[in-house]
Amino acid sequence: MSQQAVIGLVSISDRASQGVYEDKGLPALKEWLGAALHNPVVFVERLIPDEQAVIEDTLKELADACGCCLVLTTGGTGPAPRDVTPEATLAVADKVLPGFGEQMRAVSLKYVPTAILSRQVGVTRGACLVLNLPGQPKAIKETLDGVFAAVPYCVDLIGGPYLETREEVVKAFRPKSAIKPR
Ligand SMILES: Nc1ncnc2c1ncn2[C@@H]1O[C@H](COP(=O)(O)OP(=O)(O)OP(=O)(O)O)[C@@H](O)[C@H]1O
Ligand SMILES: Nc1nc2c(c(=O)[nH]1)N[C@H]1C(S)=C(S)[C@@H](COP(=O)(O)O)O[C@H]1N2
Repeated sequence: MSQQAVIGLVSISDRASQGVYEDKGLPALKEWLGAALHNPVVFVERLIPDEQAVIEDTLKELADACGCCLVLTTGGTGPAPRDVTPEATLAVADKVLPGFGEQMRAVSLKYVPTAILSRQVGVTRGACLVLNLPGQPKAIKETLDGVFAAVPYCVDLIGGPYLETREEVVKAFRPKSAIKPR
């Protein structure tokens, strides 16, 4: 039986959090992870505005109090004045993993030339990996398809649960010495 994982999902949107439009970020994140992971998952969901202090407090709560091994944010990564998700994420980070942002932008360029506008980052905070995804709901699948293979081993290395993926969605990569038999 796979280990249980607690995963935080944070949709960061002024308009969705005010009810101006329906939030499509949280459902898209849950759909992708539900299809990708074998583990039983407890999702902790938050829908918040583009306010740096609120984003920082939410990330700290999910990583420290809720015990999330992974937190995915969506929205607020661009250059507009109210886009502050990367600043908030870096402010609560222990370590920055530049490869996640680089790879998400690289794969996203296959879909839209404006992928270059996302300042998304990946960081650790304690035993939690935090990844920023762009706000367009379709960008969630586009970016997770491109980087998730490296997520389970990263979560191993920071002390989280052993994440197991469905190979038809994404094949996790681990060095041979780190693979546990099913
Ligand atoms: N949570 C969401 N649910 C549905 N659609 C969204 C969501 N977040 C963003 N979008 C869509 O993606 C576009 C780009 O996202 P971005 O994060 O730049 O939003 P924005 O223009 O800053 O506005 P807001 O913060 O009010 O969502 C939005 O204009 C909207 O059409
Ligand atoms: N995969 C993917 N990446 C993407 C996009 C997208 O549609 N798909 N949109 C881009 C656009 S238009 C912007 S402005 C930036 C930042 O978006 P955000 O502010 O909604 O996070 O992400 C970019 N990255």
